[in-house]
Amino acid sequence: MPQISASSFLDRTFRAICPQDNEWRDRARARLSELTMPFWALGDLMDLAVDLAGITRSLHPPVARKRVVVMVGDHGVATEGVSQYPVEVTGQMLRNMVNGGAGINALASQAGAEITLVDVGAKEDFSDLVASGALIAKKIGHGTDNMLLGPAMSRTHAVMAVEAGIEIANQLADSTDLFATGEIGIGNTTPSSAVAAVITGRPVIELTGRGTGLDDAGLAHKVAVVEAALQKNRPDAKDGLDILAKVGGFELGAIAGLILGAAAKRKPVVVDGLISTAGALIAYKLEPFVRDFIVCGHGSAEPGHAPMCAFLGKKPLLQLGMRLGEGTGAALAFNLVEAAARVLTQMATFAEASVSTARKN
Ligand SMILES: O=C(O)c1ccc[n+]([C@@H]2O[C@H](COP(=O)([O-])O)[C@@H](O)[C@H]2O)c1
Ligand SMILES: Cc1cc2nc[nH]c2cc1C
Repeated sequence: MPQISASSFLDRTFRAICPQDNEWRDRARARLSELTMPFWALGDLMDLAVDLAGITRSLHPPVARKRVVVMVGDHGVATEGVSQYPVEVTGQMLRNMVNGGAGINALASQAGAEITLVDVGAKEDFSDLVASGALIAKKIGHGTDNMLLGPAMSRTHAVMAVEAGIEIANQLADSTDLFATGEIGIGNTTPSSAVAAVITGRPVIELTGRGTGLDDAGLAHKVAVVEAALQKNRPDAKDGLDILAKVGGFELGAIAGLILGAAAKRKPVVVDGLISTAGALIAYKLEPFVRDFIVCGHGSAEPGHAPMCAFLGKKPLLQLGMRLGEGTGAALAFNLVEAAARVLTQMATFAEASVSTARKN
């Protein structure tokens, strides 16, 4: 049962999310079993094809129009020295993305995907980027508060962050078949580990990594900060909005909202690395059926990511040791999602191609 929320917009979105369609899954499985190859010989791609059919209720799942949505936010806890980089890098990297020079620009263009940039809570103001149409303004605050001293944000702001993500999904759904989540926010691996610890119930030390490149002492300090923030705020593990408000971030909430909004429109959404998956865990807490619409694009090198994917029951499609964020792993995985759809739509069956089937023993 989805939890009671503080917003009728959220409740309406939760109610619109229903599981994958089993009839379409069965139809896809039947066709895939007849395709000209030894049984299920394209492995995980075939399971992905079944998911796409169940999500889109089609044996021709539309996936051509691909989009990475990059949510931008800053974090009060960054003042505790939990990142290897200064907070200014959030804005500097956003401008780099606008100019086409970031990792996501390279990988999204290779995948033939659009990029949408959304400011949900960066410290800086970007009125020039908003005026030029390069950035969508959904700013909820100028960075969160320091979760070591109290909640990162109010519950009202947590609701607004999730709503912002849903609004973006709604706005883009007509021009998008396949979504991906991305983010930028210096310090955001710290709240992501905190969210992961509350939701998976695993120890902070197992879920906390070096982020942008902390050394051993930096990592030990970061673990202590996450543990202290959890002690201070004591988030309710049953309440996704409480977790988001107390130890989350604006972009984590907006990512959760984007995933929920995509699921409500029956669109698959490829989730990127550690931070995006923390957003996915929040979305799952708010409405568990959302899981059916999530594809885990790649496994992040951050140690907390694998337990989070396992909690969601998802196997990442790619393992490339990536830890950039921005949606880069998800954009790469777009190629595999398109490949899975093509297996379903372009391969012939044994009967269609007059190929002999396997011998019966
Ligand atoms: O996607 C990941 O798994 C990932 C892992 C480590 C770092 N990042 C990116 O690096 C930034 C956060 O790292 P940090 O060390 O500042 O917490 C943020 O902008 C993320 O996009 C992303
Ligand atoms: C340079 C840089 C680029 C990034 N992209 C996403 N997170 C990032 C963090 C840093 C530090």
